[in-house]
Amino acid sequence: MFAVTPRAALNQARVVLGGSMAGLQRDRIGQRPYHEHTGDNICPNMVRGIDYLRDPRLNKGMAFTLEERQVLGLHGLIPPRFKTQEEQVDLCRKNVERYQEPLNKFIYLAGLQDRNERLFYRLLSENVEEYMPIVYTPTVGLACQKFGLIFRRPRGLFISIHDKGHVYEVMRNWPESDVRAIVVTDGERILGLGDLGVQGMGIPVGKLSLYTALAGIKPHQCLPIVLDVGTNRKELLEDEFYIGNRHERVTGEAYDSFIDEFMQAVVQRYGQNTLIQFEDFGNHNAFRFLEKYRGKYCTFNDDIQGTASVAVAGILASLRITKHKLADHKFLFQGAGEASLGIANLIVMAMQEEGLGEEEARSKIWLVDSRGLIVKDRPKGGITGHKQSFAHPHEPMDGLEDIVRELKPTAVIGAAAIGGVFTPQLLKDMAAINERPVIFALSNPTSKAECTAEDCYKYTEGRAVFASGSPFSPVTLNGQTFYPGQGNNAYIFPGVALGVICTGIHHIEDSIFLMAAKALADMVTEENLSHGRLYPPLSDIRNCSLKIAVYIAEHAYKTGIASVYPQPKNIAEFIQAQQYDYHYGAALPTVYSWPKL
Ligand SMILES: NC(=O)C1=CN([C@@H]2O[C@H](COP(=O)(O)OP(=O)(O)OC[C@H]3O[C@@H](n4cnc5c(N)ncnc54)[C@H](OP(=O)(O)O)[C@@H]3O)[C@@H](O)[C@H]2O)C=CC1
Ligand SMILES: CC(=O)C(=O)O
Ligand SMILES: [Mg+2]
Repeated sequence: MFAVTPRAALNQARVVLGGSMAGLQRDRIGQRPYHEHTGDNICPNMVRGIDYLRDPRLNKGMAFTLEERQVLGLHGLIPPRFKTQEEQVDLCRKNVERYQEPLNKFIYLAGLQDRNERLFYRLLSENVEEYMPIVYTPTVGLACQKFGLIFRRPRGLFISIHDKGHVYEVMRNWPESDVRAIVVTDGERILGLGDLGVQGMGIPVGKLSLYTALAGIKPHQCLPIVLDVGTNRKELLEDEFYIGNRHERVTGEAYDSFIDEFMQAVVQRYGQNTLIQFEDFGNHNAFRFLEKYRGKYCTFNDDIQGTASVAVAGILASLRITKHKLADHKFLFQGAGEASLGIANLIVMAMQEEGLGEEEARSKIWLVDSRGLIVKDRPKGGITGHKQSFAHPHEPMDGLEDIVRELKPTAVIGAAAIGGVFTPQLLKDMAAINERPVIFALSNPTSKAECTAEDCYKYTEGRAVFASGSPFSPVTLNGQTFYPGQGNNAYIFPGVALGVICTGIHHIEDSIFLMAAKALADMVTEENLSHGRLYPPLSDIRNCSLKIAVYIAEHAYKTGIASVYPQPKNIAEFIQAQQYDYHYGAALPTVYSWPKL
């Protein structure tokens, strides 16, 4: 079996590869060859032997066949056993299970991503429910907090404020030439954990892993970026393991012009259609950047718009349980920041589509911020920007429990990162006011959730219609089991990004997020609802992303906002043809060095 001579291997390779360098293409500017499936820029005479094991995009570990081992010069570099990808996935699962601590599981999976990309994505994509909580919320929050300690191999670009004037040159160092999507943060509001500075990098990395795992956007087309402008967190500045700039945040004109330069550098390097997802910026920057850039770049803010979409999807689905119309609701938000205002404004848009006037729609929405209930002429002030249009005439009030008793909302939505603020009393009151109270605890990570799923069902006698930003396990109460849905923008941003990238939409309007919300709500089955789920199960989230992308693409061609032409005959097939395939079979390394004779 092992008597394959180099000459025989060469001949076999010719048969395997159809006698040509199958799979090789030229990149956009016709310069460097790249692999048609993996998208890697590869110079054939430079990739050899051990490189196939060292490059996570090419590596298949023990799944390299005998022929491949012979032809690629790998023979003897891996143990003699041959494994299937399925066997490898199984081994990975067993390895993850060996770790008790979620952070150690995170480190293992990050190592796998660095070692064998297709295996990582197969494991994640086919086991979303199990592994999303590790690469994403809640564990990614912990990973960001410990980032300096666990940092092993860089992933993505770290652009410092001190690179100002040279941002394009830094971007040129990124080795991929076909980037279509960037997730960028400046680390100021990482989940509900506040300012983590450069350590916020874990978020763009995690979000982009979901681009691939949940929507099939190819890994080489995704670029995570952190903009390091410093941190105002004293403990980090004093932390021996902190790996960012050791100074306070640069603000004002210097900061703004740095962000401007970054946006321009993206377009210069990767073109106008590059999707730029803003993630976990501080509130004071998030809204103004969205307004500033949305008409000029292909961009959206996930915390404002993606969150709005997933929450509205949950609300639309909940109407089938509560038997309400949207206009029957009175919403109370705990928080009046990016998430809450994004959701509130999209609810207004949805109500307007139902025929309500804008003022009437706004009158059904109340918000609470750090200074209490937002009311007209509030003595404590602080009612700026988007909050103003939700400031209704009322006595000023503090204390969420009292506000609930006073306003008698049909739905409470938490997004202020104050863990446990939906107290047992508040939950009981909501259940006393409503037959089916709608209760969304959207803050992340789990420690910041406004209430646990268990408390929510317990104190509402199982009548609550519940969703949470981070996952909770099923809850059994009086013999009935509830499966809480995860109201997280992960149901939205991968699908939106896929639709936008495939059709070349230049600017992403709010209506796209309402469309995504409706598409998602439509996918919730009666069976899902009967289990208490407001979203399809996570095991089905890849289908959700595809469906959202198809809706968006259809809309883009109908309204003329697509720029990829000719219009495909079958949009779903057109999108699917562009998706990543993590099976080895689809990406047999066809670029090799000839064995020495
Ligand atoms: N499930 C999901 O998909 C998502 C969840 N989130 C989560 O939502 C939370 C908030 O995010 P985001 O909106 O972007 O953050 P912001 O910083 O933009 O907003 C936070 C809001 O909370 C308010 N707040 C702070 N303290 C209190 C308090 N004691 N009582 C009432 N309100 C208070 C702030 O008030 P003030 O305006 O006065 O400062 C502000 O309005 C985070 O935990 C985040 O992880 C965010 C995006 C998506
Ligand atoms: C989910 C998310 O985007 C956040 O919590 O910030
Ligand atoms: Mg976020």
